[in-house]
Amino acid sequence: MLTALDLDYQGQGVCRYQDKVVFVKGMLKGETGLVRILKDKKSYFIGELLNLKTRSNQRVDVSNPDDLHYAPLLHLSVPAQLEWQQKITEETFRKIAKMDVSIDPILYDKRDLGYRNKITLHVVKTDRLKIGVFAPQSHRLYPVKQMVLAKNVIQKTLDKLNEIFQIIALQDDTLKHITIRSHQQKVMIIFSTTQKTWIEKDTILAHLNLPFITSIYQNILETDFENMGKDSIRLYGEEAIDIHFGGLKFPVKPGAFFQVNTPVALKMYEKVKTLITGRSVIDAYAGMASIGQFISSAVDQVYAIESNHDAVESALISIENNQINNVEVIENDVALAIEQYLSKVDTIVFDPPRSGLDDTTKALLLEKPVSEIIYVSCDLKTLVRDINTLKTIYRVTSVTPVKMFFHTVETETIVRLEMNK
Ligand SMILES: C[S@@+](CC[C@H](N)C(=O)[O-])C[C@H]1O[C@@H](n2cnc3c(N)ncnc32)[C@H](O)[C@@H]1O
Repeated sequence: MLTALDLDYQGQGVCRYQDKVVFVKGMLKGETGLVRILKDKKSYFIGELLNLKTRSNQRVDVSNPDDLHYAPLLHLSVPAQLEWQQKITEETFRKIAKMDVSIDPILYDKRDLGYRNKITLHVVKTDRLKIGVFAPQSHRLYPVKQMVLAKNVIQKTLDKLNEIFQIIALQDDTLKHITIRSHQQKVMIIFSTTQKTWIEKDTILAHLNLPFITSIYQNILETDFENMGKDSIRLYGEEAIDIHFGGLKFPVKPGAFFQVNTPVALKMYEKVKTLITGRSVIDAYAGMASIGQFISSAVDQVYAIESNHDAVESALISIENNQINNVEVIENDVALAIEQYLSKVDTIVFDPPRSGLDDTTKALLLEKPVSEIIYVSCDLKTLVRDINTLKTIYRVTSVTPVKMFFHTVETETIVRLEMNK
């Protein structure tokens, strides 16, 4: 019988047994339960909860335990999820960056379910086609019939796809992933396939007769590791799905990044806008230059750097449609393009993927410092790793956690750094 002393950054209960830590999925802080040791690693055990003896008052009942495969904190109450993120943000700064920074109150939206405007599911061919999510670090597919985090139109599309896949016999395993995006009552579906020739295409299309599907694409994968390749072929409907956001309009193409939870993203952008003190800004990892466009009315000039071609095309169209004339878009890798703009700006907004900032960019920020950096991060570990490198020249002036994805362990954080005088 073990007791969970804490909840770690992956949402696992942290127990102790024989002087080693035991990580137990599904166990909450303060709970006692019967645990079986599954793996004995060098410095820790991995355990499996067999039977819960005492239950935390932060635990909530999960009506469909399968939902925990993609929403691993569904069993933790919403207020406790906010507290947990606030606490691991503070701990990560203190333990890894050795910084005692005060953490601002977390930004969030009241809607904790039905908030995602985009989901990607994986496809596995067995006797019938199955759509679902993979278990972490594995290729075991958990079929998903219901996605409680997604918008209602996405759920309706998923119901239809599951229905179609019950009746279509599969010829091969060309189809690998399905991405569904939505805005209000419109839906775009993107089928990612390993090659252009895809036998089931016409049959699937013929069955997808829902009035709210406005656009269907086939995307061609280049490697086994990606969910979306560079090239997409339009099979049906409109070229993009128009997303209205913060008084602006963005035509979102299949491969372009766009914020998945727009009410929270809006709060995040507003925070970024209030933090910026400079007049000239680089929006690095810009996507559709959405941050750049959002802040454009408060600054003189924005240079938006983005490497994804779909995103750059959408950015250019939206800047024109939104009648913004002080945002320049640069289609390039941040590491290659940023140096040229450094001397022109006071502020850089970084919003990188999980991998964080690359070494070249960090070296440049140390060699040619800017007055201010606003770092929007979707991974606490790489954020703090980067701050550790930058802290010789920059000091952290504010840290704001953002609850972008309720019921998951993903953490979004906004940090403002200022060059030491
Ligand atoms: C987390 S998204 C942020 C997008 C945008 N700031 C927003 O709020 O919608 C990261 C973006 O960085 C882009 N990206 C990834 N690696 C890049 C690189 N090395 N250089 C430039 N852009 C990159 C991705 O295509 C994606 O659009």
